Amino acid sequence: MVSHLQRKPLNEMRGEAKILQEVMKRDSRLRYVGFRLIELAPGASYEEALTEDECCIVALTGRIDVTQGEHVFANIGTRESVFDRKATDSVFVSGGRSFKVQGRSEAKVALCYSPSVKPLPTKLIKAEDVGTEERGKYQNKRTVHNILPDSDSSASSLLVVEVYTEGGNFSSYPPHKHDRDNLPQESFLEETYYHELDPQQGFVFQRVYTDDRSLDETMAVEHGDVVIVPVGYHPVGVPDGYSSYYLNVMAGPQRVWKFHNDPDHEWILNRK
Ligand SMILES: O=C[C@H](O)[C@@H](O)[C@H](O)CC(=O)O
Repeated sequence: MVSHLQRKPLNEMRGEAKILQEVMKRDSRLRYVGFRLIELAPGASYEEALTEDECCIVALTGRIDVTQGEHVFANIGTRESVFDRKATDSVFVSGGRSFKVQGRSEAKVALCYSPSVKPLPTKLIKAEDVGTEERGKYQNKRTVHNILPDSDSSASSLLVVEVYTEGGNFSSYPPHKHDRDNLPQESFLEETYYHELDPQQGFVFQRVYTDDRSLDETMAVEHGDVVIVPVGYHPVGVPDGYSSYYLNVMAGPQRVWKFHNDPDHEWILNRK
């Protein structure tokens, strides 16, 4: 039985685009975050008119043209696979604007949504401007590409990050949560995980759980799955032999990433 927090790939044609994943506020318990993954053949296009949401258009794989008003971002994207482990290009578009994405090659495009709190300029987030971070030690090492971190004011509510975790390691670990609008101690950010595995037959374990265990789901997550994190801790464990990739979308009432570690496991940070 697949957890209610886990979404398997859709693979549904909609116009010229194949919808691979779609988790929207209207069909989930999320109130801030939305996520759509589309696949475009060369020359195929996808158009959208944003209303209340802003959107980060991530050139996940392949190359695309993005047009928004007078802005034309041609031939963006840096990788054939997310496991090229290179940062990629993205475009930020504020609410109330329309955009078009066209495939230059076979392309997968992640559309990351959250409330447009205020209008902001349409902006190309170049791969070379994406900060890379090595986090963790022992068996919780991972590499993070900060596409839209809270230190970057290009977006009004949206946070987007991608994470690579090698086999035998945990990420989003020690388990942390950000489900209380209680700054400066903790912020409330909903989150989605879009997962890929290399090789593709792999799986990772992800647990989403709360302190009182009123929510406690442990999932075997496969290539192309999305995991929804409305609340709770959300660690990921990667079996030996496999590499994990996930793209996170986060948003909430405050655009601040301030998490709270599970006190039962925070001790691991104190090891020398
Ligand atoms: O809260 C953010 C997400 O859980 C991940 O981006 C996580 O922080 C990645 C990591 O640090 O392992």
